[in-house]
Amino acid sequence: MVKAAVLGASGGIGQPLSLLFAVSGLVDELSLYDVVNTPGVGADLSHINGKAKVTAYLPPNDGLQKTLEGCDIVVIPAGIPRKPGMSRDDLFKINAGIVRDLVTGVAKYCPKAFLLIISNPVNSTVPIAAEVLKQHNVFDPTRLFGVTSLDVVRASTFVAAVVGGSPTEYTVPVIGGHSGETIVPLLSQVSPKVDIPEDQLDALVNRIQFGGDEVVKAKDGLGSATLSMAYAGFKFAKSLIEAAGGKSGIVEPTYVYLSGVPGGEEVKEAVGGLDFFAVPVELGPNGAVKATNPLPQVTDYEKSLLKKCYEGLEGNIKKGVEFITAQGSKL
Ligand SMILES: NC(=O)c1ccc[n+]([C@@H]2O[C@H](COP(=O)([O-])OP(=O)(O)OC[C@H]3O[C@@H](n4cnc5c(N)ncnc54)[C@H](O)[C@@H]3O)[C@@H](O)[C@H]2O)c1
Ligand SMILES: O=C(O)C[C@H](O)C(=O)O
Repeated sequence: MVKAAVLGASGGIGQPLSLLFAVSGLVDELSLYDVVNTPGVGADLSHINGKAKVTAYLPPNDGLQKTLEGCDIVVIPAGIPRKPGMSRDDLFKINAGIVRDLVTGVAKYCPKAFLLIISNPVNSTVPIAAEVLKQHNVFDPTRLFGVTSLDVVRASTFVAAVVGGSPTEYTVPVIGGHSGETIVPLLSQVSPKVDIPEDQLDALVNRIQFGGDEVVKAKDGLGSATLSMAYAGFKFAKSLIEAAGGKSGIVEPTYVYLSGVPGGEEVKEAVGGLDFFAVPVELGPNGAVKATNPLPQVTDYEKSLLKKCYEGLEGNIKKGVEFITAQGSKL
């Protein structure tokens, strides 16, 4: 019996993500939560003749508690998206409080669930989630994941656009964080190996780092990536559910609290002591099993990208942590 919840289920990401869960055959119950429209989204999805029983809640009458009780996996895409001209950090003001309150619910009602954070700025919202869980004495770093899989999905698509072939052929390690220069694609470690022409390297890296901006610009004020994000978020959730069910050898890049994940201390040392960082992580029955360390093999070019990444991430992480610690008392 697997119960999944989507918090922010009525939104641009939440709806297609919920659809993918509903038709996946991977979950027995799919629980939808949002501050608006979940009765409609829930009624609609409940007509699909899949195995998932769909339940839907709004905040009144203990809706969050009912959504979360018994959950094995919780995905949070709640919060506002960017408009042209905004950075992901500009979303902090509103989304930090939304993530804090929803994760407080997770800490109270399903502290052992896998928790996947999509809401931006991921570089800061994941540290917020960790601090909330710590305050409730239920923080298990092997179960908290910042979802960076859209960067990985984009990277393989954009690499194929340069070197040819099918995007699904390429596995590109994308490490660091999830915004602009904190996103670091390791093009020297693509599998199978690719040769990026020297004169196209900067443009390719830039496209991977700023791929989100392409969508924000094209949507012209109506939001950011939703469909590709739902795909990428579901892909990660599926890997996690399958690994929990016993499938071995699954590795997905994800933004984790390094100290609590096996292998993470070695990465932490290599990235100048940052507490959170995205690296390829092997998944198992209890979540993160091993963080792999791709840093010893990086090229000088990638080292220069990483320098900027570390600078940006340090401030983003601090901002998230301090948002909770400054509030002092228990949430
Ligand atoms: N991690 C990534 O790679 C990635 C990719 C794309 C978008 N995002 C982020 O995901 C978030 C959502 O994007 P979207 O396009 O779906 O936005 P959206 O505005 O379409 O949907 C957000 C939903 O969250 C709901 N919501 C707001 N406050 C809530 C609360 N307190 N509890 C529950 N639900 C609440 C809203 O009602 C809305 O339905 C944004 O912050 C966006 O930046 C992250
Ligand atoms: O670009 C955004 O704001 C949304 C998301 O983080 C993305 O990478 O598409």
